[in-house]
Parts: sequence; structure tokens; C-alpha cells
Amino acid sequence: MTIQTVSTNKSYGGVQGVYRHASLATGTDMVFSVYVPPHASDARLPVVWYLSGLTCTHANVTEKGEFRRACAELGLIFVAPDTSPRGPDVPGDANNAYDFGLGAGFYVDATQEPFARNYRMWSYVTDELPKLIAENFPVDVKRQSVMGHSMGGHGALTVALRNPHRFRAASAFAPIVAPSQVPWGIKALTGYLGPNRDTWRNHDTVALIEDGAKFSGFLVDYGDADNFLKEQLKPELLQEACTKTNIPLTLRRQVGYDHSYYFISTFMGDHLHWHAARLTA
Ligand SMILES: N[C@@H](CCC(=O)N[C@@H](CSC=O)C(=O)NCC(=O)O)C(=O)O
Repeated sequence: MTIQTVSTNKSYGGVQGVYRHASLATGTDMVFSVYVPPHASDARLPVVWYLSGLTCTHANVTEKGEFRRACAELGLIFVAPDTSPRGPDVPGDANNAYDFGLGAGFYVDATQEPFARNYRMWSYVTDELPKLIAENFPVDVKRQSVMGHSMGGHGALTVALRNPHRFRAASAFAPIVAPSQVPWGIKALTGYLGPNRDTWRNHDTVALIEDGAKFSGFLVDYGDADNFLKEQLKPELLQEACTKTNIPLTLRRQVGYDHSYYFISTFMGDHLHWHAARLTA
């Protein structure tokens, strides 16, 4: 599997790169970013996966996430994939809405037409891209963790719950925790997976926990001035599910913060320290 370098820039002594490759999973070219901190030439470093939210490409967190200083200090590789396949032949939302189709892959493998061929973001982020990263960057695959924002927070939590032995830590900023119960998720899961709600449970954090999935613990931050909090995010449902099943959850209400990258970048350092503590233990 070959990758093409789009750009590299030195930052905090490491290298921020953007790369393109032909994805077998999605049948399209995909672009992702990787920050590699300064390291000894023979070192293998822990890797943090960051899954982005609706409307994002790799670029949003890369340009606004303010993760590089902490990653350089802590010796963490930071990988940011795109959120959907893209290209002239890739179908999107019928009305060009921002919450389905392009930029809104929801980290599932679609089974419904016309999305099933390209919208395979679950396979992409859990299988194809990890192999590509392992082949091309100095990662220690035994030390991986995952984090995300909003739709990407949903992705991070579901990826962790379904792969508890691969990921040593998982955290989220303002995640969608119960997509089966909120408008963004109902639209996406119906469109990609069809109307049978049984098939949605594997892609719903609260449902996965109710069905017995376990994880060592989560760190979740949300802002109490987030416009999406009450209708789409519902962190109280995650709290209830974790309490019932004894999954450790650090759920923090951040006063005055909204849904934006001003919020994410404020707490990014906290999350990376939390990940590093678990990745280097
Ligand atoms: N355009 C929409 C809101 C879109 C939005 O807020 N996207 C968030 C993620 S939301 C959940 O997944 C985001 O990260 N945007 C990119 C950014 O750089 O801020 C609307 O107007 O309501």
C-alpha cells in the first residue's frame, strides 16, 4: 500500500504531514494527516487516533486542534482521518445537507444503496488505515488510543467498545452517545444501515454498553453552551449506561463552552495527558 505525501511541515521539533492514498475500503482516494513528534531514530511511538465530526476533513483538527505541543512533549503520534469518502462519483445527501453523506460517514459500513460501495468508514478507520499507518510510520501498535469530537466522538467510543484490547484509552469531546435516539443519528443510521434498528446497536455507544460491551474507562468533556447538547448529544444517557454497568466515566461539564474547536483546543492538552498516562503505563 503506497501513500503520496501532500505536504510536510516541521512543528514543535516533529513533522506534521498530510498524505493521500487510494483506499480499497472506500474505493476512493482518501487524505489523512499524521503528526510525528521528535523521536530517536529507532523509537516506536504510541499512536492517538482522532475521529472528526460532521463537515470535517482531516484539516479541521490539524489546523485548529492545537494538539502538537502536547504530542511533542508526550511523544505521541496523532492521526486524523477524513470523515467520509469523497469524489465526483460518490453519492451524498439528496438535499446537500451537512449531516449525511459527504463529510458525514458516521464511522459505519453502509449496507444500503447507493452508499454501500463507498461509505465504509468503519473498515477504513479500524482496518485499512491502521495497517497503512503501521507500515509507513514509527508506531508501536501495542500502544494505541482513540479520541473524537461529536460524530467522531461517537466513532471513538464505538471503536473502543468494540476493540477493547486494541485501545488502551478512549476519550471524546461532545460526543453523540446514542445515535439511535437523536435526529443526526437516526437519519444517518437509517440511510446507511436501513430501517432495522437491530443493525444499529453495534454503532450506538449506549446500546453497545447495554448489550454488554466493556471498556477500561472514558474521559468525556462537553460544553454547557453547546447548541447541540440537548437534542443531539445527551451525555446523561452515557452517564446512566456507564453507572449501571460500572464502566468508569469521567464526564466533565465545561461552563460556557460551545461545540467548536475553541472548546476542543482548550481541553485537547488534558485529553492527551490522560491518553499518555495510559499509553505509557
Ligand atoms: N454546519 C452545521 C454545524 C456543523 C458542525 O458544527 N460541525 C462540527 C461537528 S458537529 C458533529 O459532528 C465541526 O466540527 N465543524 C467543523 C469546524 O471546524 O468547526 C450547522 O451550521 O449547524
